[in-house]
Amino acid sequence: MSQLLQVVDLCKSYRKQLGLFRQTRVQALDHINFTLSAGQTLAVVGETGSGKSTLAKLLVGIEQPDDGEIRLSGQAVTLSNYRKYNHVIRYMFQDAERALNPSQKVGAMLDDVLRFSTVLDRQQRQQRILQSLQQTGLLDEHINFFPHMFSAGQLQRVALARALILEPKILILDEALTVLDPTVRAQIVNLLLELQQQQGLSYLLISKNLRLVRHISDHCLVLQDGRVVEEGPTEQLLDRPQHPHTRKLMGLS
Ligand SMILES: Nc1ncnc2c1ncn2[C@@H]1O[C@H](COP(=O)(O)OP(=O)(O)OP(=O)(O)O)[C@@H](O)[C@H]1O
Repeated sequence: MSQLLQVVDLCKSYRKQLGLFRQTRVQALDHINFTLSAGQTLAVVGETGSGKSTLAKLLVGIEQPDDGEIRLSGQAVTLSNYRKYNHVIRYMFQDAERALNPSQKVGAMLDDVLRFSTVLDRQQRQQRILQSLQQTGLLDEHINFFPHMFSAGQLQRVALARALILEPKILILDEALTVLDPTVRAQIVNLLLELQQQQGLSYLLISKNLRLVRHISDHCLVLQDGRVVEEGPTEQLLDRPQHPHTRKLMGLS
């Protein structure tokens, strides 16, 4: 299976203010290594502050690593060539309602993404917008809807349409399904699995919900204080957790 994404010795630290005059550094990620193949789902689990969101931010280029490398299909991604790759990895927001502009219709919002990141003409953009709505189980007429006119589940589909409209190869789901009620979550999960089968999409799932992790991921990384303390095929890791921190996350100790 081809390695789509390779993360090599990735490090990131932040400066943290301690009172008025003192500072310290937090090592948010400490020499992280993993690979993700086409059509696979990698789950990243860990408690609050373990570095999960930092990893997502580095992968989508919101922030830059201090050290290490992100490689897409063997090519290192750097700040200078980031625009070339920003279609390949997309991010699905945690809270769709807050991430969408309440005064912008869905069609205009999707069009903005295409105008910013592609050279498609008006007609091609319109076609792509309708295609991404259909792909995510929405209707053509939703082009003219404002965010407040959607249910929570439909909003998540809009967020998914926005993430998929640039035809990425990897989608980062950062607690994206956490806010949904179980029925709606099941519908979105099924849609994600269908899209993965049809298009060979890869997912990086950041979640504290270990049932979800078990249901949709192939491989799992456990982070603690910015370090990978355990990794392996998801089923094996969750059935036979070796590290005390994994056992703690599972409520076993
Ligand atoms: N912009 C920042 N400035 C300073 N410290 C930061 C910044 N972003 C993250 N950190 C610190 O880096 C560490 C990792 O944070 P991160 O948000 O990646 O954790 P997380 O696992 O995603 O947590 P959560 O599950 O709460 O989202 C934490 O100690 C956090 O306080």
